[in-house]
Amino acid sequence: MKLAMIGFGQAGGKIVDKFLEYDARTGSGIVQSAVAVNTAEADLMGLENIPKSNRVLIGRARVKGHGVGADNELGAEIAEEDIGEIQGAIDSIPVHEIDAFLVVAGLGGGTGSGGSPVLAKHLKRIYTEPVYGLGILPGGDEGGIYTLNAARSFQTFVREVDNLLVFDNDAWRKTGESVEGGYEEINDEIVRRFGVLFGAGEISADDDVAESVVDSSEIINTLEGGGVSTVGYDAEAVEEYDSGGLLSRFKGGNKDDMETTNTTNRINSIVRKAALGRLTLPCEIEGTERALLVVSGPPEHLNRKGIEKGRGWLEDETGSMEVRGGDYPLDEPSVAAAVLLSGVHDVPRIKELQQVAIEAQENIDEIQQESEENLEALVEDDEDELDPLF
Ligand SMILES: Nc1nc2c(ncn2[C@@H]2O[C@H](COP(=O)(O)OP(=O)(O)OP(=O)(O)O)[C@@H](O)[C@H]2O)c(=O)[nH]1
Repeated sequence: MKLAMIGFGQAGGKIVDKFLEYDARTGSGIVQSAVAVNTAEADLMGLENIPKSNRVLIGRARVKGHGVGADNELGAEIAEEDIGEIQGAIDSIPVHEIDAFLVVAGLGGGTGSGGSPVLAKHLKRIYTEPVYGLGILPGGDEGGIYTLNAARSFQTFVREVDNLLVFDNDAWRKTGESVEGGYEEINDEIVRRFGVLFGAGEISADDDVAESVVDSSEIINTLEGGGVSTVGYDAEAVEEYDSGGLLSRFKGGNKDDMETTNTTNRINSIVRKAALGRLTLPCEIEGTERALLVVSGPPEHLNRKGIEKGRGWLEDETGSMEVRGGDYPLDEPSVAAAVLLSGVHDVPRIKELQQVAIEAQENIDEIQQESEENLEALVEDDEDELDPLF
């Protein structure tokens, strides 16, 4: 499906930048337009792929291009004050060509955490297209203010968007490594998982030999109804057949039973590993309201039977009667399954965040001081000239 992606804050901008790189590499065509919004000038300048004309610096009068130092109330205020500047960049998006908006933000900081719910609300008021959020939860070692920001922003963001897709940095940090150390890998993982999902909706029925194509309306229907979503993924390397070799045998319709059984079993086991392995937001999959299964890979390694079996298994495991599925032919030497679980309820990390928020509320003075110190350090140098670009 075609998305207008808006990266809010540093993490949001970097992830949207990576989606553009993924699009260029795989030809998936999911990013129709990309915009970055930030209060920190340096973060905007560090982006590589988002066009300069689509990078919006907000809050100039308040923080002079230095960021909001994890103060998400300030982030929200600035977003409200400068919504006109953000809209100026959104005006350049050909909205009739997109299927949905995707607002991407780290929920632990100040700018994206405070600003993304404000932007989502604004977009929903103006446009009829669905507005989805992709929210990144902070690592547990990042400090109280990050957790508190995430807890507050999460509640507001999930209310303002049509569906909140979540990635939890804390679940993806390697043992002994701080989250920062692993951002490159983490961002690759984010883009791979969501890229396969959204990319599936871009294949048209006459493209290649997709047996049961996922179209964008199936993604939209899975996300409809709101709530929180998580994505599972697993892949297995397979041999690609060249056109003069085995593939020609298959194309002749002589695919033997043995091969069909292997293909079906492989898909079935990849689907199980995807759903039961590490999710972007770990949770109990039982009780999921809706799900979508996308199986990608070389066409000769995909079959309807495998996908149907995987879908049936997902129905049993989740208890959901609304499990959609399809294939996504890709010219890659692996078969992969991406499982979108939409409307999940039993999420330990969210319960933990809510608890931490309650406790943090009790220590609010200390946390506010931490935030004020951060901000002071950032605006100390406020005599600097802003880059003429902004
Ligand atoms: N996955 C991922 N998370 C990131 C990345 N950069 C920052 N984060 C997370 O995002 C949160 C901080 O948000 P940022 O986006 O850096 O902050 P911001 O929205 O720019 O706000 P301020 O810096 O406070 O103005 C933290 O919880 C980080 O763990 C990244 O490249 N990838």
